[in-house]
Amino acid sequence: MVARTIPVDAFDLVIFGGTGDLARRKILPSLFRRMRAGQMPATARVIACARGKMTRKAFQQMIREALLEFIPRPEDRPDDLLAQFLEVLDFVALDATGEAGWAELGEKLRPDTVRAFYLSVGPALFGPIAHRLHETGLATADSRIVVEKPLGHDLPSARELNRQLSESFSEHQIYRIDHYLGKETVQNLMALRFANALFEPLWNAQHIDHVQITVSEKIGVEGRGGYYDKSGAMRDMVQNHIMQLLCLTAMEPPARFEPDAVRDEKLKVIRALDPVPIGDTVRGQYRANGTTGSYLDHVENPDSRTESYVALKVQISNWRWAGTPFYLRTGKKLRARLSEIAVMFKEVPHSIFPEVSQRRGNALIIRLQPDEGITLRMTIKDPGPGGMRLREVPLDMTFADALGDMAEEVPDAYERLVMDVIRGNQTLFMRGDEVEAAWAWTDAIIASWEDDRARPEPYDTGGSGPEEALALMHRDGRRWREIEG
Ligand SMILES: NC(=O)C1=CN([C@@H]2O[C@H](COP(=O)(O)OP(=O)(O)OC[C@H]3O[C@@H](n4cnc5c(N)ncnc54)[C@H](OP(=O)(O)O)[C@@H]3O)[C@@H](O)[C@H]2O)C=CC1
Ligand SMILES: O=C1O[C@H](COP(=O)(O)O)[C@@H](O)[C@H](O)[C@H]1O
Repeated sequence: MVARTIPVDAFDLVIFGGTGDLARRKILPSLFRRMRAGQMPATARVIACARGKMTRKAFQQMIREALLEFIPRPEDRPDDLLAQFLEVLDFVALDATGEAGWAELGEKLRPDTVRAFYLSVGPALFGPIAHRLHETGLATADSRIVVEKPLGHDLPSARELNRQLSESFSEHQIYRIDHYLGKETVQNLMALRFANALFEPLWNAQHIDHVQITVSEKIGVEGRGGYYDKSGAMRDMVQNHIMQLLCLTAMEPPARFEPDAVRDEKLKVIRALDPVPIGDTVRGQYRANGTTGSYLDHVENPDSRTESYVALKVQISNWRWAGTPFYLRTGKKLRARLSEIAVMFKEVPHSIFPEVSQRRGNALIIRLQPDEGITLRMTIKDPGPGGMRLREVPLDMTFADALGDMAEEVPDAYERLVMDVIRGNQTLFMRGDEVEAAWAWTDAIIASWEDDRARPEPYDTGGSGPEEALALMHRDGRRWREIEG
């Protein structure tokens, strides 16, 4: 990847839970890549905290192994750079809820240096750590605190978390990560909409028949059954990631590309979402087939009714979108890993080619992963002298092809997000009121299921989800796009 990045000044990044999975798999490899891109200075310091006692050297060795595992190609991690990166790492044995380690951490932090505290620990520790950072004076007025999902389990718990954080930090210091906002193509959605004059005049209910947002996963819940069974697809994916995709697709153009301008517009979308009637929701749970186990094999409760798939028909009550439904779906153990936003345009108002009965309108497909790119489905004349026959063709642009060398490696979402924390740019982070509004809408849907006590519909692993989800579209005379790998 050609580095077109602005280096940041020295900073102290403290990672509470710095020996955990998130830190080893995502945060630290992302920092390494930023150093490789010339963005992270060798004067930066990363201090990991966890209860388990280890020396700085042992921690450096742990992260060395993590980098070898998660950045597998040796050419991507030259030895000299690896050594330089390990030098910025430090470790403090600290108990977030006890006394051990806090004084030592304080001694390691430098005055007049940007401080960021990344809470890569369970959510029960968010409030206590924030309080402690404030009480000990380790958090200065321009320090940042970073938290990540789960940001509550429902509206009351999200409110309580916001209350706890706001006791010790101002909103401008709180960085709530939704890693989907750090994905290149998700940011590209804003570029596509707001840097091209082409789409905006058509981006409304007058021209758009409906929008499909799909986040399909091939993996199941596997080792995460304990967490996932209390969550389900609605809390795990829809309340946060899919909500963000919906907001970026549906929001009004913000006046500026600035944190509150963007977040105000996203919030307006969430507040304009209609409650979803239970008949416009579908829940599914994957079942075993010959070779793979079922959802129930991975969770404790043999009678679990938690959904591993959800599909919704969503209406947005505002001038732009009234009458244009957004169909959302996400699920595990489906045919392929595919995330995309499909904007399906209406057909031409009058066809001068009446012999063609199966014509569909144009479609703009924004592929988020894999093979990031954009496709515009157009109708053209079939080549040759055989008369005026029409066919659909894709105007296809994968970013890898269009950008050549610059797209060699799509940066991981955490690379962008961690650096934005250091830069103090909150545009790609969720504001507290946004999270609460998303929970308020999600809670009502979950409550309607709980009243109904319906079992999720079983679906086959490796397929495209439950039959009922197909029916959700069919009854409106529409159909889902194929989930293709
Ligand atoms: N893993 C992932 O991909 C993702 C994780 N998350 C969230 O990030 C958070 C961390 O997840 P993950 O890394 O997977 O969890 P892990 O269980 O792998 O790691 C937890 C870390 O927290 C430390 N820790 C636990 N209790 C304390 C304490 N009292 N004081 C100081 N350190 C403590 C642990 O070390 P020790 O036991 O030695 O103290 C360990 O370093 C969770 O909230 C999770 O939901 C969010 C998105 C993705
Ligand atoms: O937050 C989560 O996201 C992942 C999917 O993320 P992606 O970047 O691989 O698309 C999902 O598997 C997980 O259940 C969820 O907690």
